[in-house]
Amino acid sequence: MTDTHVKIFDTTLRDGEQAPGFSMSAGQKLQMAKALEALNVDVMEAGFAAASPGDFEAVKTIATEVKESVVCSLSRCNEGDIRASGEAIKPAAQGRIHTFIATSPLHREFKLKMSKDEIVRRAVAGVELARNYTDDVEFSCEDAIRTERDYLKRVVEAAIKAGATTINIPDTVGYTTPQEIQDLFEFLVTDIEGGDGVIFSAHCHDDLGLAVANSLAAVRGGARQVECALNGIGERAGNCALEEVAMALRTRADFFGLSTQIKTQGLYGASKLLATITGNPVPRNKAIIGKNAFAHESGIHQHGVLANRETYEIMKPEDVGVSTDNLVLGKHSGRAALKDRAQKLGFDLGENQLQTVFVSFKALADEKKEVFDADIEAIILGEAVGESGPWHIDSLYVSAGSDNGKQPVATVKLHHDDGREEKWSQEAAGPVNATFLAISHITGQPLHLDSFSVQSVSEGEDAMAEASVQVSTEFNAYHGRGTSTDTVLAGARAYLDVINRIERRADRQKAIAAQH
Ligand SMILES: CC(=O)SCCNC(=O)CCNC(=O)[C@H](O)C(C)(C)COP(=O)(O)OP(=O)(O)OC[C@H]1O[C@@H](n2cnc3c(N)ncnc32)[C@H](O)[C@@H]1OP(=O)(O)O
Ligand SMILES: CC(C)C(=O)C(=O)O
Ligand SMILES: [Mg+2]
Repeated sequence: MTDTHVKIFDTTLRDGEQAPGFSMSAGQKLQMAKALEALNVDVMEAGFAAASPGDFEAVKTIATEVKESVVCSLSRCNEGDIRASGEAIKPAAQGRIHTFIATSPLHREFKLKMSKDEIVRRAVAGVELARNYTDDVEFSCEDAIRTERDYLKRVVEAAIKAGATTINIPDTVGYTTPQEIQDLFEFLVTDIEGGDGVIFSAHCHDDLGLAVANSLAAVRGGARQVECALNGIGERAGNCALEEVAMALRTRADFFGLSTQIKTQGLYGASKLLATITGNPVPRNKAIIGKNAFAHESGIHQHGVLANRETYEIMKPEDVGVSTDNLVLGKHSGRAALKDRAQKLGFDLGENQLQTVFVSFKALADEKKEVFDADIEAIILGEAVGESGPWHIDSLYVSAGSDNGKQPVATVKLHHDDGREEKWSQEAAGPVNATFLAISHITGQPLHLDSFSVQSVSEGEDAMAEASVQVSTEFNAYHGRGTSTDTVLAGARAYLDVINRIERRADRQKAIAAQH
């Protein structure tokens, strides 16, 4: 690697997953890990192996399946965590242990209740133990930004001496500014004893909306690894957004003189996949991958773009995987055109997947005059995310209207993978409400909704609707998603998606408990 290469360390599956409402099942984490590998991230933090038996298994499976990226697991500086990470990354072609301990006065005094010396001792012991499992050990000083500089230097030098090959400097609470962090990295890169050959890394949070700017400034100061997450997800306001930092370094290579190895054409597809898996849509105005990122509505801009796109676009949409294809797909299109369009949207469909998606595509094309890119995405994501069941909708019939005081009625028929089948009719104030109540009655899951929303994913009166449902239980938040050209059916699918997630989670927990 050259000195101009900036490593992308993706933490979507660890720090990203830590945010409320973003947890993923092991299968979903593997699916995201494959998408991150296809993006060519240098390192992916697959989880925190000691957090739970489920996360241990998820890290281990990802370590087994992912070949091109380094697979990493996070651990506190204690024996149990590091051994769990070491075991979980054992199958990896390239495995890393990331161990951390907080160093700032606030964290030392109030959280860890440890002296400066004790923290140095823990850091050294942690790195040494991790080195017994792998030569690739990363050490982080949590809350580094609020740590006294001389003490930070002391801890970092001790960690390097103990065998750390990457030193990560987290701005854990998103407190720093570009000038400050650039200055800190310049200091570390030049003043740390034993620092030659060590990669210095930045891990910035977005509490003040500065995570990307701070990461870029760190890189200007000498950082050669940036920790980031797709769609900027992560603790509180999130982490540095992978797509933003990668495109900033690429678009302004003239300024930074640096590069990453990210295959940027996959960014849009990977971002969509994450939004679908977690049920958290990307805001329209989000940089790089938001719906409006390459859209122009005002006349002066449209006039400019028609004359030359560069008047108002600093990146090409196709460079981030946003399709500009004008081939119209409809009921007379075949697999070749569908596969080609899917590829342009950032999805590489295998033969079996193509076949399933093709069947849904034809069914939709029978209902709609024209199938738009957003429709195709919705089908692929629906099939790809496809951890469907155990409950399935067989039929849904709704009567609604303004007929002198009569309430809307929904009649729903469901079947379960274990063979149960039931039909139920329910009256309620609205058709969606009636549908949800009927589903709750059949499945025995009365849910309290935090939110329900529907948005159109394509154009025209026959547009596909995408429904999102959010539900909180005592311990977890769940997101469900459903699509259809029929709004009530989209809502029913999203609601049932949540019930299925709750049931699958309960089944997984039972299976884990049975193993122990
Ligand atoms: C900035 C970050 O993103 S850090 C990563 C945050 N991620 C997570 O916490 C997700 C995974 N965490 C978990 O599943 C749980 O917190 C576990 C399994 C790790 C630990 O659970 P518990 O044993 O119940 O401890 P709990 O979470 O209540 O408290 C953390 C303990 O770790 C200690 N600790 C915190 N950080 C470190 C560290 N880096 N090294 C050593 N010990 C640490 C705390 O002092 C506290 O110790 P105590 O139990 O002696 O008071
Ligand atoms: C564990 C560390 C790297 C972290 O996430 C933080 O400090 O924000
Ligand atoms: Mg963090």
